[in-house]
Amino acid sequence: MLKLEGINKIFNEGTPDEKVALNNINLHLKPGDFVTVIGSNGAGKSTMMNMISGVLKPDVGKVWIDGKDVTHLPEYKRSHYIGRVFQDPMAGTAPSMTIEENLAIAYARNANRSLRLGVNRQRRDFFRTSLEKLHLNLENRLNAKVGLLSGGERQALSLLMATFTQPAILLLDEHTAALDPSRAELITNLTKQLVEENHLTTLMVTHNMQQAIDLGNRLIMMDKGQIILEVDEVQKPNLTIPDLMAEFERIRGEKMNSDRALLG
Ligand SMILES: Nc1ncnc2c1ncn2[C@@H]1O[C@H](COP(=O)(O)OP(=O)(O)OP(=O)(O)O)[C@@H](O)[C@H]1O
Repeated sequence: MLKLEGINKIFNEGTPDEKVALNNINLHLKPGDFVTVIGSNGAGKSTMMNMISGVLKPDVGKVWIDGKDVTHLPEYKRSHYIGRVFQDPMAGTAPSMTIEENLAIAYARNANRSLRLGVNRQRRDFFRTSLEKLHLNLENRLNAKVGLLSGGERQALSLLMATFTQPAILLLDEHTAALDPSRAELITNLTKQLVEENHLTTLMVTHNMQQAIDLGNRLIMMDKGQIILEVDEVQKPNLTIPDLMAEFERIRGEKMNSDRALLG
């Protein structure tokens, strides 16, 4: 479903600012896998997500989605395969448009149709039914401008827009990190529900180790541009935060230094 093969990425190569962001990344997600990604600051998590979505191209290596080599496919063409939710609730939606118009754009884009803002009755019913799943009463506010919604409501809408057309891959990039604890919990629960309902193959970056343990069937830990630990679906149900800290120490020979992760 998703395969990263020998991916390398160096920024500013050959200059004093040279930075190896990804160093021989290999990762294979089977259909329905939900992989959580943890790692210290600068480990390469966002670079890996950008490589999958087509924002960045690898220096070496290949990206496969649904059996197709998409390494050189530009971001706008890959968006048919990919749903993505960012940390910033303002990033995934258009504030000056209504809820219905935002949903129509996401629907048209991911369903590979021309961008049409017109909303026929059947589609409106589909939007209403989809919004009902959020339990935020947004189905009765189809004509409200998205800029008027709270951060949590916007993030729930972004999540719905990224999932309701059943993309091949769902990318979640610290998508609960900017929300207060109760809203973060709401979005975490919705994530679980929407991923399960739509059987989505998902990659989720989080700094919250407990969230990384609670969600998904597999977990990877990154450090300095490498995947240093993979926890499979047999091991993951018994995984604890102390296990992850101990594994990091065993592999790297030093203590994990990530206050954000621990606090999360
Ligand atoms: N466009 C860029 N130009 C130069 N260096 C970059 C660029 N993007 C990322 N880097 C560097 O590459 C490394 C990996 O960055 P990346 O953002 O992928 O890490 P991350 O794991 O997402 O970190 P964080 O958890 O802090 O967001 C970092 O050292 C970063 O400074």
